[in-house]
Amino acid sequence: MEAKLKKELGTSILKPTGHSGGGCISEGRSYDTDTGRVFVKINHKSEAKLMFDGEMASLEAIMKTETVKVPKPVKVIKLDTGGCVFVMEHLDMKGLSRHSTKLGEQLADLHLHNKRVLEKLNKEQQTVGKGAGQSGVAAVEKFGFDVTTCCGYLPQENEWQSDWVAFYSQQKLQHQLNMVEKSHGDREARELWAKLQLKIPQFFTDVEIVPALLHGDLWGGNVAECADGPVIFDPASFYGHSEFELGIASIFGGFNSSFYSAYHEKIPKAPGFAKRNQLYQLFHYLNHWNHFGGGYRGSSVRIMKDLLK
Ligand SMILES: Nc1ncnc2c1ncn2[C@@H]1O[C@H](COP(=O)(O)OP(=O)(O)OP(=O)(O)O)[C@@H](O)[C@H]1O
Repeated sequence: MEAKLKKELGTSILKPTGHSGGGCISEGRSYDTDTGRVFVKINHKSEAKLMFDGEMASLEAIMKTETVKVPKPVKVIKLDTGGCVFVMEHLDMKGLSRHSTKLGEQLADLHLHNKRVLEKLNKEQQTVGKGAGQSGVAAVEKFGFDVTTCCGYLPQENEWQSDWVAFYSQQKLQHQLNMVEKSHGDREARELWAKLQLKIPQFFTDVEIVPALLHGDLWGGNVAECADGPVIFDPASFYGHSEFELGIASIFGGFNSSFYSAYHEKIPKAPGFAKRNQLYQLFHYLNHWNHFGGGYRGSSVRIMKDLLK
């Protein structure tokens, strides 16, 4: 692997730094190269290229907004032995604490970025669509993403769709429930979902939803801080409802009240937020059920029952 890395990066030095950082999905280590320190994620699964291409596109999209720091992506490299590596800028990170407020502000700015580009285009009376914004970031009017992104290692259905409720019901929830059905054939989940899907539009009465670029998997394990401010990494981006982003954080925690205050100062909670938060948690419970098995069945079923009350 290291010979291939050296060749692909065009570096004469490739010295392991001893820093390693494996998550649940991939193995990670850092190297010093001619042009600086890089962090390399290694995954030997056949789906690794799809997963890393999605992560690279997500990091590029977030980086272009200039709102919140992410590691600068460098390259996805296919290994001759199968699998893939993803090279990105190495960042010296530690747990989020001092910069929580800043992360709240910057995450809200990320979510508001597309709205601001659209407003600017509207103001200038240009054709609104996928025209170029000032910073070269496209203004987006639909929900989805240009490439497949993986939340964990499971690919998400990111085909563009103009209606958020349809996008979330079909491409996020139905997609997960199809996987549950295939692996577990769970009758109770199937029956609850048959009722719940009819009720979903009610959770969105009078809510205006402008497509927002999302990190897509923002749990406490995917945020940190560097000396100069917060950083988010390991994204599974798509354009969606900003409230979706807070779903997984409210399951696993890791964000303090100053983060939430700063965020909601810029994006106040809309009426019905709490119920939709549960609806957005449901995606993650199902996604965890599909990744890690029956341990997450109980939470998935419980939340569907709650939503049907
Ligand atoms: N750019 C980076 N520079 C330095 N260390 C990093 C960098 N990116 C990630 N790490 C370290 O590696 C760990 C795992 O990274 P990451 O979450 O991207 O991996 P993963 O296998 O996709 O994990 P999971 O899906 O379980 O969250 C991080 O918690 C962090 O400690």
